[in-house]
Amino acid sequence: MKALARANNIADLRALARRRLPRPIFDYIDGGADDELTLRRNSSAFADYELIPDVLTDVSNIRTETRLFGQEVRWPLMLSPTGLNRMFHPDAELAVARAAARHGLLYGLSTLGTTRIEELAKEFAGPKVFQIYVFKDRGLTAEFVARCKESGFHGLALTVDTPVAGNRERDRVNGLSLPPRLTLKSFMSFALHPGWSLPALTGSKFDFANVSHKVDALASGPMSLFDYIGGQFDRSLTWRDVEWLASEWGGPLAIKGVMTPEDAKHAIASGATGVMISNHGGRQLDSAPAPIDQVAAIRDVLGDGPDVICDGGVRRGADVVKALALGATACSIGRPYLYGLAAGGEAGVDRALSLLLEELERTMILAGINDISGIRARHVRSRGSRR
Ligand SMILES: Cc1cc2nc3c(=O)[nH]c(=O)nc-3n(C[C@H](O)[C@H](O)[C@H](O)COP(=O)(O)O)c2cc1C
Ligand SMILES: CCCCC(=O)C(=O)O
Repeated sequence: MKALARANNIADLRALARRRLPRPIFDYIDGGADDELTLRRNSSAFADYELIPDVLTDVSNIRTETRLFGQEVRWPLMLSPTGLNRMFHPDAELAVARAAARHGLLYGLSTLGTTRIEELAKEFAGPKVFQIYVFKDRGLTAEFVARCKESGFHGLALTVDTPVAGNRERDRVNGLSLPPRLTLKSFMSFALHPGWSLPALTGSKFDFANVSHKVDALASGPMSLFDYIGGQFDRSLTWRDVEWLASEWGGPLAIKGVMTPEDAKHAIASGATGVMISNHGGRQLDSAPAPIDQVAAIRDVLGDGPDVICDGGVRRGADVVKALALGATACSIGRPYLYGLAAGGEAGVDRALSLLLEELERTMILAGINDISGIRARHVRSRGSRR
């Protein structure tokens, strides 16, 4: 697609997604909680760090491989789990995973994805983790663990920042429901985007493929995400459950949504092998700090071993170099690849990933860093501490 080739950055892909999707769907991807303070801060916080380059270091060969969730990956960038991908493009999670495979990246499948664990594993041989939301029906969690083992998933990520859905006011205003339905209000928006609306409203069946055999809350008709989460998610979750999950699974496990050094220590003490520093892309607790600002303190208490993944606000390859210089093992992205998916399916995801990885490589070359493992704290400086 010509338009994809003309997209020069993630912001361009966002603009394409905005044009292609009906407003309620675009807003669901793009929006955050309450006043969207955290949503904006997640990205703007990166601008508070400067990159300090070395020169004359022979940057003719750049090594970007690293290990994540115990797996070899080509780049220190993973794809965060996101739900409901079929709502954005009929090729859904498989389109995303195929593009991730082409770039040698680690892929995260969500509990609320629209593709089954087994189907994803059949199509995607690369490194993959399954993200767990714990439902009140605890049998589902044990079942996820068994299915992931059987399907050869390499890791799990337990999301802990979503005891209730955040207050996404754009979704309330738009009357977003699952599945999306035609209402008087949404009619114009759907009618103006037939390329999206016809397949989505008539064609592919939409459901939470990994849970609907046990929880069929949507069977009686469309409902809001707020009501679904409120009715189904288990708010009584504690660190004891992390211990249980770690021993039941026995493999790499990250706690997603950790924001403080204390909780990061707790995660490792409870059996996790890593943390995803995340505020859910600004979609849950508004006013939570930006993940990038928590990286150094969390790495400091955890030492060298555990995976520390900086999740949220990454929109440029340079952001990844900053996070690694502060101590992260890798960064993770959600919206950047979803904008690509909405803009052009697998080719759109591919474009998003290519742009970010080219930027990352170019940044390394310009900063005189020829190996990911050679990124040091001295390569980054907080603007507040400029000497
Ligand atoms: C549309 C959308 C759906 C998401 N669904 C999930 C989900 O099902 N499970 C989860 O743990 N996080 C989910 N997230 C959060 C992402 O995993 C990730 O933390 C966030 O997108 C990172 O911020 P970024 O979008 O700025 O990269 C979702 C995010 C978006 C934008
Ligand atoms: C409220 C959580 C449901 C899916 C999700 O994780 C998201 O939309 O961010």
